[in-house]
Amino acid sequence: MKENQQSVLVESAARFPPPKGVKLSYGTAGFRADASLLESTVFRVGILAALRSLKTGSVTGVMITASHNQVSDNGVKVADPSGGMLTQDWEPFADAIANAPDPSSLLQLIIEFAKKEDISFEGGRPAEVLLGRDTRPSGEALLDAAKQGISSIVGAIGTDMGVVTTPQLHWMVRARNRGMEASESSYFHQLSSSFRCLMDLKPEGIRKNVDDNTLVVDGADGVGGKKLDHFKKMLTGLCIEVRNRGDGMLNEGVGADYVQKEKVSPRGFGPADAGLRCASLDGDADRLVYFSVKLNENDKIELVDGDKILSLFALFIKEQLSILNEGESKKENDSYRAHLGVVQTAYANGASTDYLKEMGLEVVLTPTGVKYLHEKATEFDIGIYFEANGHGTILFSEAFRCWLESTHKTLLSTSEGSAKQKAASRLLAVSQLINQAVGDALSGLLLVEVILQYMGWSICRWNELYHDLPSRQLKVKVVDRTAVVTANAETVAVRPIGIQEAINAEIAKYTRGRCFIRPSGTEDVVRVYAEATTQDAADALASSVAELVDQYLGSGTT
Ligand SMILES: CC(=O)N[C@H]1[C@@H](OP(=O)(O)O)O[C@H](CO)[C@@H](O)[C@@H]1O
Ligand SMILES: [Mg+2]
Repeated sequence: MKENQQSVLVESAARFPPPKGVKLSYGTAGFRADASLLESTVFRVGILAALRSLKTGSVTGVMITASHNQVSDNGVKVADPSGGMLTQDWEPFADAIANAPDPSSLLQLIIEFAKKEDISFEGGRPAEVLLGRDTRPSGEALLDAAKQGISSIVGAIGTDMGVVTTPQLHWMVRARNRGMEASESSYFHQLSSSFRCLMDLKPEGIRKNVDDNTLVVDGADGVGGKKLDHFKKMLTGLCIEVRNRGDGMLNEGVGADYVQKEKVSPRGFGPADAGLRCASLDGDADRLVYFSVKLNENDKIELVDGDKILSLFALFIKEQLSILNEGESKKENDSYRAHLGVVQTAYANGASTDYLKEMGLEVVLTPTGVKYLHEKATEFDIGIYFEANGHGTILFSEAFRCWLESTHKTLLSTSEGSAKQKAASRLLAVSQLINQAVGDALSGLLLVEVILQYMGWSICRWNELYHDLPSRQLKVKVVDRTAVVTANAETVAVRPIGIQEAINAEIAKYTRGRCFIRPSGTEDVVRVYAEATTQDAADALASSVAELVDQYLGSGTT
């Protein structure tokens, strides 16, 4: 880095002193904190995104959001050139620069890192970063800090994409790096045209129910509700009513996180909605859950969570693949046995895992956190991943997509209108509709809707795919949550020594008992998850294991 480049960086950094006595870390979801603490961090993340762009010679992204957190919080995360999350190797550098005490130590860290990573500040393609933010009032000032961070790397360009959902920003980064137009209108165009294509490919003679076309969506009073309200006009064959579009308080008694954790209806939904098909987005629209309000039971709901969305997707994809492969099994070369796999975490309801395995699917568990699920899903030709909380998507490998495109072309010329040709068209349309970069509530919602219409299913029929085992989640506050060390996708606690044996002894007392503990990555607690055949049993198992955590890790209050 030349001297003049260094002084530009130091001068800009001096405008963003870090808050005293605060240590931030780039967790599962980037940096998150009270918005008043974040300006210097966001400025520095702008630098990091520009460096990542220089290193890869591609466009990167910065998204300013705190998802389902309260409105006074905010956060920032980086989108890698693929549109996915920032590569995990760079997280320690993100932590280091966020916590550098002054401009000169920040500069030092950057110089050393650039040397190690062989990043050149001269000659090559200038860094380019796409920026987006959600609807939080603190977003505008933070976006400005990120822009200044980007332009403190001489020559780097920051392009403001405005108020967007997190998945839109990731989609745009991916699109730009594939030479496609990266705008909101191209995103909406791709989603609506692939949705239309799937709607046109519905089998004839499906049972029609007048209510089937209406979906009521809780927009969490955030960016997703706003976008969907605009986007719904481009969708034919589906009637969407959006509530909580941004007039009320973001994430207060609304949104996918609230609905999934509390299992109650969000603000603005009531007994009059009983029986309707409803969905809820989170604050930045990367999570989606469905629900229906129970008749005469106040705000109680039937929750249709991420596990059930995954099961519906898996069922549909598997069906299309078997249509495509019918009669092809003995032939060589012209048939491609797509490797379909599903990825869950230990929080997936045991009944969903059983259901998927009974379907003959390969089910893999990873640790909690979308980056782990996403990475695993890329190992399949078609990898479907979901967290129970509703974050997930379907990934198609490049090789499979190429095969699908050429097979589709051949089928169009040899047997247009055949079942096989339609199955190939449907799979191609799904790969266009469903976000390939990250979980996306808007694209996920459209795929759910089209599959329900394809199957001729109501939300109740969908919910009957399997019955969730009763479960309970508890949080235990302990002195040091990092004293819990887990293995086997967090299903076994290897530290503190002896605790797993004690947990096993508790589990053995219950029919179909399952229980695990892990330190949260986003809160200062140890989480306990328990499942059993009755709610009382799941509750009892969870609380006895919470007591064990307290005993082994000390001084906790739940
Ligand atoms: C049990 C649970 O829902 N955990 C959530 C939560 O992580 P924890 O590490 O459990 O705090 O936040 C993550 C980020 O949003 C999300 O990926 C994850 O699923
Ligand atoms: Mg979110």
